Amino acid sequence: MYMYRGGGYNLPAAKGKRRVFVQTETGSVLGLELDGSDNAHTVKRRLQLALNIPTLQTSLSCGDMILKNDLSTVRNHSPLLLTRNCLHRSSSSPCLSPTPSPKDDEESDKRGPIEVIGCANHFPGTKQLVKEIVEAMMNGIDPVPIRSGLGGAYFFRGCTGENIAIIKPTDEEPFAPNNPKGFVGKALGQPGLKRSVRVGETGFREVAAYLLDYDGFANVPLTALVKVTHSIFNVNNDGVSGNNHQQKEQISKIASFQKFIPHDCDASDHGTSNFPVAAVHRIGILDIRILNTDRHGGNLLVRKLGHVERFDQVELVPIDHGLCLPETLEDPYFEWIHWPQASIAFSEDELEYIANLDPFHDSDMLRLELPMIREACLRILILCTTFLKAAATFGLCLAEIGEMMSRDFQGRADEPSELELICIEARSVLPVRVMEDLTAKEDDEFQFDFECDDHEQDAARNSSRCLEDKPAAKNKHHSKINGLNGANTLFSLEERADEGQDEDAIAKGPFSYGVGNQGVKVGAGNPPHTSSGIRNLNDQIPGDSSYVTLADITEEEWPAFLDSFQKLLYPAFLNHKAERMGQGPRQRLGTSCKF
Ligand SMILES: Nc1ncnc2c1ncn2[C@@H]1O[C@H](COP(=O)(O)OP(=O)(O)OP(=O)(O)O)[C@@H](O)[C@H]1O
Repeated sequence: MYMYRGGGYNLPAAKGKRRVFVQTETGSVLGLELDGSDNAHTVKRRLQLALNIPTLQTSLSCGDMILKNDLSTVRNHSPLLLTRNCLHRSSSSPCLSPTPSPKDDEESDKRGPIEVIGCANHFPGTKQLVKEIVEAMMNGIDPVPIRSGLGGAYFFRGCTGENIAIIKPTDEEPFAPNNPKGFVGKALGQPGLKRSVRVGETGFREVAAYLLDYDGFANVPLTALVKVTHSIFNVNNDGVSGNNHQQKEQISKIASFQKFIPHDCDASDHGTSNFPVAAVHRIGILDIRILNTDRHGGNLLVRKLGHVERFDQVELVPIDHGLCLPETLEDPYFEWIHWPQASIAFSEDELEYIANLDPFHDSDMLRLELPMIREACLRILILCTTFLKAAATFGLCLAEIGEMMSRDFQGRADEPSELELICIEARSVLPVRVMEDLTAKEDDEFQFDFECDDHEQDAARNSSRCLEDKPAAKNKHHSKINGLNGANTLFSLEERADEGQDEDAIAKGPFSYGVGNQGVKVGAGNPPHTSSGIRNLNDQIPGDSSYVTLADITEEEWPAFLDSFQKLLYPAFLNHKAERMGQGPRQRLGTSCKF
């Protein structure tokens, strides 16, 4: 049995002294010690003192869970998010101050500049890396902002100036309030660049990929979540990028921290024919488990190890897992699907690794290590791992499994993948539930809403009609299609942001229906592990970019759904094989195959 890096995974009791990290909607972070007497009110009061921000009409949440007042369920090292409750809030003009200056000495956080969030023992080697970086910073060696990419990212260096780690603050992601590259417009927690991944939630996904990569099987570099304080970080004041570095103002952020791996290039700059079959398979296995929607060539680093005869020996290093584990079943993007290595059968070792995967163990482990992870993401993990295990046992190769999960293999980009069709079928056996009163939901004080005047609402309605008019929407499997699923399609972000606003306005009801519901109105489920019993249900990711939403399947229905899903797999594999044999080699899309 392959073990994850942590150890046992019984959820520990969350009483007594705990350290939590409270992040405001605009990115400011404060580490706080909680004791048994603390409640949401006292935490907000301390935040107000420390960060000089108004906390009236705000709520605290941790992933899916909104913390009404009782904090006894909040576990040590949980990141909490403080958001405004306002019915009409504008994401572009946040009212929580983005440039906090600690007011009260008692409340200001005096920990070191880089603090691992979570149990440091589960991230072996992090302490040493942090030590080297801190030493370098004390010697005046500052981090370097990375120009490439859409989000804010920084190389933190060692004493000789060598890169040690790449740090990506969660509030500098694309669309996030403090993005340094002009791609702003949303608050933390709103649907992001990929709508099934919320703004500010890519960092913990990077850590999830590392933790799931048991025994370093796929070679994911050491990745942890940290609270990091430095003057290099970006803060946008009233939409203007601020350079606090010159003013030497120290800013604390929650960020992903990944070990820097020296490399020669990435897979988009290198012929793929000498990539080792095992490396491609191992990365593919990980991508399938986590439904990676962003495995393009730039996210595979290539290290040259030397030559054998005239051929380079290379090692592949998968990076940038921020867009894995989406909240709804998405169209993945697997660059390797075009590579011949993916059509070679799995080796005995690989089959053994797959057979030993236990998706329920995996999700328990992630729930323990990453308290903010949403149940919808864990359901995706369970579903995809189950699919992988059955497909490998059946004898499918990596490329075939990837094809069955991808939407556009036959050039019909707007049709569900074979995996999605199986899920649609599996959902159809669930008993029909009657939708709860939507109006009551809309009145809920935690309405997840945008400031949207009448004009914008009209535009949204028109836009909704246009979407329904799309020919693809007439397909029996389509109820809503937003056309934003191209996993690797880079839209102009301004355009994308506008679209997002309209779509969010359309989808502002608490639930939207993936095609899996086939037009049937489905009530809200109460997924498991809701310690306060109050979940951020109104805040569900709109399902309009997805045919299958899993979050609204109740805890009681979930086993029945999985059971039916599993029963459908064998016929689906047979069907896939038969189709493949009838058609000859499948059409391969993309441009990265450099042979
Ligand atoms: N662990 C690592 N070791 C070495 N270089 C890295 C590592 N992670 C990322 N990089 C490099 O840093 C740069 C930015 O990284 P990355 O692509 O992860 O950031 P991003 O902001 O998420 O980018 P994008 O918007 O393209 O997804 C890339 O050039 C990448 O090659």
